[in-house]
Amino acid sequence: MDPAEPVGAAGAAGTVGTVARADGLHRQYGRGNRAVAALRGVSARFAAGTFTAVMGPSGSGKTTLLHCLAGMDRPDRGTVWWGDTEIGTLPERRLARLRRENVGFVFQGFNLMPAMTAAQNVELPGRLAGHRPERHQVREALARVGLAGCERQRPATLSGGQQQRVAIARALVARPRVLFADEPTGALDRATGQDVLTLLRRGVDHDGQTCVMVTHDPTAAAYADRVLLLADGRLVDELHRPTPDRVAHALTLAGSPG
Ligand SMILES: Nc1ncnc2c1ncn2[C@@H]1O[C@H](COP(=O)(O)OP(=O)(O)OP(=O)(O)O)[C@@H](O)[C@H]1O
Repeated sequence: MDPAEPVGAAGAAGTVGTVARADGLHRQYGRGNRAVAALRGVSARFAAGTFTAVMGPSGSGKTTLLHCLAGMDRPDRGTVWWGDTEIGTLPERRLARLRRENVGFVFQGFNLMPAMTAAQNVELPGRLAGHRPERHQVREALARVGLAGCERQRPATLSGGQQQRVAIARALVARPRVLFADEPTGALDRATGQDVLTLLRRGVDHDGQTCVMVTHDPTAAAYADRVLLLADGRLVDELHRPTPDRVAHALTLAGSPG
């Protein structure tokens, strides 16, 4: 398949409906007696239009898994598939192009450019890649996250929750197949965090968005359809239709939440 095309929902080996897939991922940082095994054989599938939370104690490999799945880091062993494309075989430039069209990423710290307006922040990744989104697409992306009319505001004039919404609009403007979010509510107060989670949930329910989110918070994880629980670089549990209590209990079994 031409890697410039958006990936389909049909994965390899008959995994219809699978948008992203990890098979036997290993990732080690450092060498010798300083080596840290961040991932030790993690496999997982992410179906189209589903919301997955990734949880586990501090250092269990959550961010490493997200980065490998998003094509921002390469595993030492194992494969990552976006639809029927195995991304490990792609040269960096083609991977960057495919990533731009298929993957959105939201960070805990928003990562907005302070000197730019909300609209300029939303269009920045596309502009840098030579695919500046149309003005109406930027307006629509901001409207989808409840920020219609805020196009010309700079981050410092927006609340933390509004800044994270701008970051989500930036991640979604290119209509990616998968939205990855690494502790998107970690810097927000509870009520504002719940607004952001509701927004992510709505994207899944109404737009068929696929969302994969790292979180430490059992209440946040309960917005997802399932929870993947990592411990020491391994997938140790999977909860479907999680509730905060069940998640908290599973976390206790996996080690202290971190
Ligand atoms: N760039 C790096 N260089 C060296 N070690 C790293 C690097 N990135 C991660 N690690 C190590 O790999 C392990 C897994 O890290 P990772 O950030 O994936 O865990 P995490 O579950 O997301 O942790 P946290 O909840 O604290 O963010 C940790 O021991 C971490 O110190």
